[in-house]
Amino acid sequence: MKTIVFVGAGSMAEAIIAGMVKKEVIHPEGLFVMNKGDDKRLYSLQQKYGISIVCEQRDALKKADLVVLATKPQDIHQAMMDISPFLNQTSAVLSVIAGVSIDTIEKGLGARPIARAMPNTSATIGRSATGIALNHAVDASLETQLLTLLNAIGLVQQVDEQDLHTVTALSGSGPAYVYYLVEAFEEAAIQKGLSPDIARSLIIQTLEGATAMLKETKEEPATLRENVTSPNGTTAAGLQALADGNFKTLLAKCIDEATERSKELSLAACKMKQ
Ligand SMILES: NC(=O)C1=CN([C@@H]2O[C@H](COP(=O)(O)OP(=O)(O)OC[C@H]3O[C@@H](n4cnc5c(N)ncnc54)[C@H](OP(=O)(O)O)[C@@H]3O)[C@@H](O)[C@H]2O)C=CC1
Ligand SMILES: O=C(O)[C@@H]1CCC=N1
Repeated sequence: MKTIVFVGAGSMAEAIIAGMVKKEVIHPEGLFVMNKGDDKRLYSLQQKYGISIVCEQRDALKKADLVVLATKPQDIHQAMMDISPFLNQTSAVLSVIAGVSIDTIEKGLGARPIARAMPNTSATIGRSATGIALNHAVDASLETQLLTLLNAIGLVQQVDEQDLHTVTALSGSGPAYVYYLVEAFEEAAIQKGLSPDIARSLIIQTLEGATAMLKETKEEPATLRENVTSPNGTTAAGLQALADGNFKTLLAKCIDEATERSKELSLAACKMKQ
């Protein structure tokens, strides 16, 4: 892939650009960005990554091998109307927009190879957990190229498009749940008298250690949990409090509500175009 155009130059576009440039999966000269009106932002991305700005090289859209859609869902129809007259018939599309279906993109940009991905903000440091769904026009060669591009920002799992709602709820939004958990543990520890610095460093290391244990030992989470839990000990007391507060039910509701919201966004985006 020689030319990739980002339509939308916000935080998610930057995270992906940063990953691609760092992993050298494409030469920065082949990366182009455009947005709605924030010129300062475009110049700052140009400076930082050595990439180019679409309006300075008008034919970028025409020669794009891949167009990455990275606007907010409510802006996608306008963005598709803006770019479609300039798009080459053969350009593939990769959308990272929550809740905008492949069908909606096909209607806006015509039949072409389209992939929908749901990364998360850990893409910024190359550690996204990304789900991707492809339409039938994506051939094996393009599939490999797309997976290579997205591997530059972390782990990629291919799913059916309908499952992207759950992926969005689970790993797209997931970092926010983890940060919320950290906030809650920190507040509780500080209330008990720990200094904020010590509380934060202990929590971060605990999360890092626990996730590394899951990865490296390949043990079931339940086994690892049981290993921590001494009979009648402190962990058992803490876990009991979580069970009494219906922790699992609450997390199931969290995923359920986020999944439903993804479906609502999808429907709203689909209606917007009619
Ligand atoms: N943040 C997250 O954790 C995740 C976000 N996503 C998805 O990524 C997408 C982008 O999110 P994020 O980067 O946070 O959003 P931002 O608001 O940071 O960026 C949106 C970008 O879209 C641009 N834009 C708006 N309208 C147009 C247009 N007509 N043509 C070209 N560009 C346009 C904006 O330009 P301007 O600034 O000039 O208005 C801006 O550069 C969202 O759809 C979100 O669902 C996916 C996974 C995770
Ligand atoms: O909150 C949102 O809608 C987006 C999608 C996943 C993460 N952020």
